[in-house]
Amino acid sequence: MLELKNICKKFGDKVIFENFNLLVEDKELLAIVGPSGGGKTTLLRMLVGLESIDSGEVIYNGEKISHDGYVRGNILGFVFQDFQLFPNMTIIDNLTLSPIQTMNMSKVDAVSKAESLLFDLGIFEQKDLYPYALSGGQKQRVALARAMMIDPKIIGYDEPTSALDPGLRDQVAELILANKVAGMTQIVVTHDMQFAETIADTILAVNSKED
Ligand SMILES: Nc1ncnc2c1ncn2[C@@H]1O[C@H](COP(=O)(O)OP(=O)(O)OP(=O)(O)O)[C@@H](O)[C@H]1O
Repeated sequence: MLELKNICKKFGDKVIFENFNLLVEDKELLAIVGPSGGGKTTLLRMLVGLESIDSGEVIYNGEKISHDGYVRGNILGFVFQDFQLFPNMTIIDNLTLSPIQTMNMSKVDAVSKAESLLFDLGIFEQKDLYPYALSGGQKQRVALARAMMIDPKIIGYDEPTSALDPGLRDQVAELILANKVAGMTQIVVTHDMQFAETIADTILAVNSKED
C-alpha cells in the first residue's frame, strides 16, 4: 500500500498541494486526471519519489520511503512523458543498461528479459535500431518495456497516450491492464478521461488551486 499523508508542496509562492492525503492499494490502478497545470504530474512524481515534498510523508507498506529506497528495492518503474530514451544507444541497450549496471543483472538475463518484453510489446524487430528511427508509439512501448525490466511493484505513467493514435491507445490500455493482472500497482496521469474510465479502478481529479 502506498500512502501520501498531509503533503504540502509549493513551487515558489505557488501552492500546489496543501495537507493532501491519498492511499493507493496494492494492485490498484489509479488514474489521476485534471486540467493542465493542476498538479497531476507533480503528484505522480511525489508518489513515486521523484519530486521532493515540503512536508508530509510518503509511506510504502508502512515504511517512510525516499527515492533511493524505491530504486534500491526495485519497487518503482516510471514511464516519462517524453520517454527519456538514450539517443546514442540501440533499443536493446536502452533496456539492459540500468539492470546490468545498477541492479547487477547478468547480461544474458538482461538481454533475454528485454527481448521477451520487446516481443510481447510488438517491437522485437526494432531491437537493434536507435530511438530516432522509431515512431512515437514505438518509443512509448520501449519506455514501458524499460520500466518493466525490473518487475517493479509500482509503475507510474505520465500521459502514456499523448503521442498515440487511437489504435495504439487501445494497445497501451491492454498493456496496462495486463500489468494489473500481473499484480502491479499502477498510477497513470492522463488528460484523457475516456482512457481513464477504460482502465482505472479509481479516478482522482486534481484541480488547480486557482479553480
Ligand atoms: N519544477 C518546477 N518548478 C516550478 N514550477 C513547477 C515545476 N513543476 C511544475 N511546476 C508548476 O506546478 C504546477 C503544476 O504542474 P504539473 O506539471 O504538476 O501540472 P499538470 O497537471 O501535470 O499539467 P499538464 O497536464 O499541463 O502537464 C504548474 O503551474 C507548473 O508550472
